[in-house]
Amino acid sequence: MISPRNQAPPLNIGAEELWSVPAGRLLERLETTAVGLDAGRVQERLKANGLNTAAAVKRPPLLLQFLSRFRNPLIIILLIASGLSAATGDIASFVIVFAIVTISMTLDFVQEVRAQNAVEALRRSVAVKATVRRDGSSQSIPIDQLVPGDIVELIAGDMVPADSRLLESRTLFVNEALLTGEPYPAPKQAGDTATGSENAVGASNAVFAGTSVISGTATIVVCRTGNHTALGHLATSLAEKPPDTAFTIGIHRFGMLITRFTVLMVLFVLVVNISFHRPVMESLMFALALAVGLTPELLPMIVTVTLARAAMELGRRKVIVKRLSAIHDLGAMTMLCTDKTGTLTEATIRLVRVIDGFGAETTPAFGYAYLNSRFESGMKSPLDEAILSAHPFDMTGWEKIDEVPFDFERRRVSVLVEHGDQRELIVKGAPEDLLRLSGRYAAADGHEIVLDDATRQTFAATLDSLGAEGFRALGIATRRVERNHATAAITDEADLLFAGFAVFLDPPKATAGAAIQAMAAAGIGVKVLTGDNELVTRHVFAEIGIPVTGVLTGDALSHLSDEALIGQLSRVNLFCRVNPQQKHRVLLALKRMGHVVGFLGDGINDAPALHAADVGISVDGAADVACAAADLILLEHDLSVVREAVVHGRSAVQNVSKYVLMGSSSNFGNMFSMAGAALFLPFLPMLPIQILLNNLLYDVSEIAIPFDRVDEDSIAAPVTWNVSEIERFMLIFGPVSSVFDFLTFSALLHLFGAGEAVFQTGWFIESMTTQILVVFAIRTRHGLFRSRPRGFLVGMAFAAVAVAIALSLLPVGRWFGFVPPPAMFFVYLAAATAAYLALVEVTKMYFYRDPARRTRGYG
Ligand SMILES: Nc1ncnc2c1ncn2[C@@H]1O[C@H](COP(=O)(O)OP(=O)(O)OP(=O)(O)O)[C@@H](O)[C@H]1O
Ligand SMILES: [Mg+2]
Repeated sequence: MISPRNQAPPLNIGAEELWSVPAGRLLERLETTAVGLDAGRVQERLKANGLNTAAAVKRPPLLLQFLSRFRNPLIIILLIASGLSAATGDIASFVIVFAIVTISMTLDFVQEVRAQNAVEALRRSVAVKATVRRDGSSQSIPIDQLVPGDIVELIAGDMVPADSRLLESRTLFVNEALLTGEPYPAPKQAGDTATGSENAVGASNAVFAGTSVISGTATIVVCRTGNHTALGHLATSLAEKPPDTAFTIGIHRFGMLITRFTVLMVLFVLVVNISFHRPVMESLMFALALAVGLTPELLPMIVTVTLARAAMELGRRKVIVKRLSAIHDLGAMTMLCTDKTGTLTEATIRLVRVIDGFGAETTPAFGYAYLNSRFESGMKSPLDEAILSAHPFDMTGWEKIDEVPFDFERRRVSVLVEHGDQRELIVKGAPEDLLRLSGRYAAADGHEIVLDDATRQTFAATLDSLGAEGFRALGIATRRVERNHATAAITDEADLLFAGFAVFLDPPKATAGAAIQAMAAAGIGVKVLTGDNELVTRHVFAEIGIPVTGVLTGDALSHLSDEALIGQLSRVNLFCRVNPQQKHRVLLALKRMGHVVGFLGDGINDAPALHAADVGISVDGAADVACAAADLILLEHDLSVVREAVVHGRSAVQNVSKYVLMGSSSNFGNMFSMAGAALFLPFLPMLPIQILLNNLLYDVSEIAIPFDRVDEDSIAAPVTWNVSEIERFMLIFGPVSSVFDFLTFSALLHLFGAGEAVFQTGWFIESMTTQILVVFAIRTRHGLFRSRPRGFLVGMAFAAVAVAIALSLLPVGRWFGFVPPPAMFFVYLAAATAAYLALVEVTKMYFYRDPARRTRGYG
């Protein structure tokens, strides 16, 4: 016999070992080197250590997922009860009950798993990737494929993929807010001894999964992956569950509503039957079948399939959905916050010229800007790219000594450089700040002149006129330092020598104005939150034809209390020079006002707001932190795509609401009449198996609901879930359905003189027909014939009705206790169905008489 090759044990590095052991020893322990692992070793470790994901997000195996459906207490009791009746000889009914239960579960399960798989495949296409050294080269792979021993390169904007030790680092700052709650960037540095390691993630020579790189670069060796990371521990201990959204809460409340009614009805039926001395077993089965009939068991499937379908369609429109339920939030979204670059502008930033404070072109300032952009180690901003691609610049002789990395509070970056025997600090950043920090300026002939108030004002005027013409600008300044000045610090950014302005053009997007107007027409307000200055942004607004209704700058914002901010929010649609925390704050304030808020952004500075938003939207190619925080990824940076996504979100919610309204009205009414009929009939109004069969066919007819068309006007405004509205619907349309049931009772008893079996068959047919066909009335708020359903829905509904009638007429029907009713019954059936639908139509007109109701959703 060949025994399987012994699987290597998982490679585990202790949490302490990670930072306390010298780096060389750690590499030995991990059996790796600076050039990385080879493919064979990676495979071995993937097998032993598993994927690099937190356990909570892993799905259990398919079979378990399937079996877990049977955990439903109703189903268990039903199966036990039918098992008992089998023991007393009624094997046929056990087989049928079992078959019906299994078929409907399988149907449901297959639909749902297929939908989930399709969505998962899309989601993987935007998985966050890491640059890893393997087999002697650098490759980009999804971070769940990382194993201990992998050597990974990090740059600003990257997510740290796993708990790792730093091998090399340059001016590295990371955001550890997720683990420590500390919002300010923490410095990190490669080294054998760690400082600040008193708390688990404090070690200065290690970085941890769930944190992100704010600035600088690093090379790391992965030590602990998946569950073993500090984040993994956190995730499992919090039993990670996505936060409840308005929609999930609504669904839950609907479930509770139905459960309450179900319990009441089952108890009622049991009490009545037992007090009439009917057989206990039969009464129990009857009550249970009723309960099964009432349960909206397809709801999870309908929800998943509508969402998945929307996600697939959005995928074709180049929008990738990472969190499925975000689609509902999109449907309910009332406010969208967005950044400027790429949304309002083309994001094809070009350096047009470099000028001095008086507006004359100057060359030295370009050289400084170029050096600063080249030496800067953070994530290159589009402004840097524009500078670097403007002209070539000869860098020979220039050397970088140190850097003060860019951050969104200071809005500038400094590099300390050396050329020959001179050292200088080159600062580049928000121009108004650089002017403020400068004490002198370089004249055209190279002389240094003191920046007096008058000149300062001239320079500021030059800057303003740039902004008014729509040019973006960065200020450039320098400062000569001593030769022994070895490190750069923020405090060095003072008393600067002003060199000039780098002037950029980022043309406004031609389609942006129309896109914002379309959003407004769809009931969604748009606010722009940018780190850029007011004049430039105002110019962009003017170009795209959108009025600025009010402006708040970051400075002004920092002086407002939360209440004062909320007071201003409805007026202000432009926020300028705001930092990441302020973007976050505005977002929270909007949420507090009751808005469902979306946030669209692509920068490191957008990540906090993306996290907090109801719908976080980012774009392909954005900083990893932004992508990781987002629920939706746009493959094309365009506002009009968001508008389309909103339409899909609203349609999805409306389709789910069709199912819910069906279940809570007609189906509910039928079960209700059944319970009532049990009161005065000498026999059961329908056999338990017949009720289950009824339920199965009804479910099948509803499979098409996620694919149905929705009325234009029902998705014209944000759609929110409203349980009290559903309750009202239930209390009006349920009885309407019962009226016809009782009509059918008396027709069957008196007109057709039906005995037990014929009565049950007749009623089965009538309730199936009305309950299924009413979907055409309930699916729209308009007249039945004014709104065209999708062919699939029509097909499924009529097929289900046909099967129900055929089953009761064909010989197989006898297994279910059916006996063909007289031919005249079908004439009655046609008339009653038509009358029922007509009555529902009239009731609908009454129900939706308030026009506001017609466009607002419940669902
Ligand atoms: N590479 C850089 N070097 C120096 N300063 C920079 C750099 N990138 C950005 N800044 C400064 O920081 C400010 C804010 O950055 P940025 O414009 O990216 O913010 P934002 O909120 O993402 O803007 P947007 O809404 O346009 O996306 C810029 O206006 C500029 O003054
Ligand atoms: Mg940005």
